[in-house]
Amino acid sequence: MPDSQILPDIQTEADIKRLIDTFYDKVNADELLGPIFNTVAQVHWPAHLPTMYDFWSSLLLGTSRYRGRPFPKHMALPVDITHFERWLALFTGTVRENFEGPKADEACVKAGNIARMFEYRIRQARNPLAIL
Ligand code: HEM
Repeated sequence: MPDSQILPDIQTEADIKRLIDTFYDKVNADELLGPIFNTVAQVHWPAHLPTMYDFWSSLLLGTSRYRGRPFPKHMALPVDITHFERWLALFTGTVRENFEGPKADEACVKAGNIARMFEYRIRQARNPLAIL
């Protein structure tokens, strides 16, 4: 029998919040990423989660609420391509399990582009001659 479950697209602030809360629940439970957030960076979740709602609301709903510069906050983290691949797998998995439609696709594309850009910039900063 075909799977006839129809998922909503990402359309409202409540959708963004559900996406982000579900995603960071997975991050917290993840043996690779959980310690980076909780032990290395000691993230203060009550402040971090609203920042991430603003970030994704800006990217997907065009609200312009996020005014920060995220990349520098990642520069000093002990992460490499394995962490970014896991981050992206958890993020796209969360999107696909809960939403479908053009905004859900856009979320996955934007997350992938940013994750690849962060990973590349961190790698280059550590070893600028690596491309030679
Ligand atoms: C290896 C993967 C990643 C790890 C371990 C990671 C970890 C972190 C940590 C620990 C912070 C908190 C920094 C702080 O408040 O001092 C943070 C902030 C943030 N991250 Fe990531 N991150 C990852 C990938 C990404 C990606 C791919 C994106 C975007 C698609 C992203 C977007 C952000 C944003 C917007 C902030 C908030 C920056 C601010 O405070 O303005 N992160 N991340």
